[in-house]
Amino acid sequence: MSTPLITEAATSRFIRIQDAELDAQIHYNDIGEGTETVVMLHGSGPGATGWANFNRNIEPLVSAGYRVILMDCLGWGKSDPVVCTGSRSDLNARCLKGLLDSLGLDKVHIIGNSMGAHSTVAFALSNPSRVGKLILMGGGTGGPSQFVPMPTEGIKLLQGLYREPTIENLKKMMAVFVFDSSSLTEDLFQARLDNMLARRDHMENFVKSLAANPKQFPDQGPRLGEVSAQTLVIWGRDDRFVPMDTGLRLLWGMPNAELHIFNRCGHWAQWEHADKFNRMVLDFLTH
Ligand SMILES: O=C(O)/C=C/C(=O)/C=C/C=C(\O)C(=O)O
Repeated sequence: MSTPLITEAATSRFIRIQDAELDAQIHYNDIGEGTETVVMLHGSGPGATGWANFNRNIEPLVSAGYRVILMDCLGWGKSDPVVCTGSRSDLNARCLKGLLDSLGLDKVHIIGNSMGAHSTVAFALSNPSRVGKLILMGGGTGGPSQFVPMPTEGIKLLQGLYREPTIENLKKMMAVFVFDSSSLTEDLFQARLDNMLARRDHMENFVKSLAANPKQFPDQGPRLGEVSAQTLVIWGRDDRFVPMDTGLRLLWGMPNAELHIFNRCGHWAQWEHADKFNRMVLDFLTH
C-alpha cells in the first residue's frame, strides 16, 4: 500500500504543556499510525524546525509502519517563545516529557540532531524507562572538544546569524554547515530565511538566552554511563559545528553505543546522506 502524500500543513498540531515549571504551547507534526513511535528533535540553528531538519527522513519510517512525531522545541518554529537561562537540553527534555504524557505515549525511540541529540540524552537521563532506541547525530553532549577550539567556526557563524538575520549571514553559515554547499538550493535558503523572519521573537530570545547563560548545552559527559539504551551515534567527518571527537566521547561513555562516521559530510548527516541514513535507522530500529 503506498503512503499518502505527507505535508507539513496536514500533520501540524498544537498542544499545551503544563507542569510545575512550565506552561507553554508546543507545535509538533504527527505522521503515521504505527504502534511504535519515533520522535525527531531538531537542532538549534536559526529557522530550524522539526520539518526543516527531517523532511527527508519521515516517509521511509512511516512506510515501514512507524508513527513519527517532530517536536518544535520552545523558541523554534510555531512553538511558544522562551528565554532560556538554564540548560536548554533539560528544558527540551521537559517539553518532550509533557508532549508524550499528553499524547499517552509511554515509550518512544528518539532521533536527535545536534541540540536535539543533547536533549535526547537529557531526556534519557531523566526518563530512562521511556526510551527505546536512540539515534544521536552531531550531538549528545555539550562540553569541550579535544582538538578544535570552542566555540567552533560553525557555532560562531550561527550566533552571528541570530544577532543579524540576513540572507548573507545565512549563506555564510550554511556554507560551512554541509560538506558540499553546492547541494543547497535558493529555495532552501529562502525557506530558512522565511522561517527566521517569521519569528523575530525567537531570534531575539536566543540572543538574550546566550547573554544570560552562554553554556546553554551543559557537558553531560560524567553521566553518559547511566544511559543504557541501545544508541546509534552518527557523525559527519567534516562537521564544523560540533566536532567529531564529541562522537568518540559518546562512544566511550555510553555502554551500548555504536558510532558511524560519514565521509564527505558536515553537520547535517540526515539530509546530506539521507538515503543511507534512512536505511541505517530502519535497520537499527528493527534488529
Ligand atoms: O551548540 C551546539 O552544541 C549545538 C548546535 C546546534 O544544535 C546546531 C544546529 C543547527 C541545525 O541543526 C540547523 O538546522 O540549523
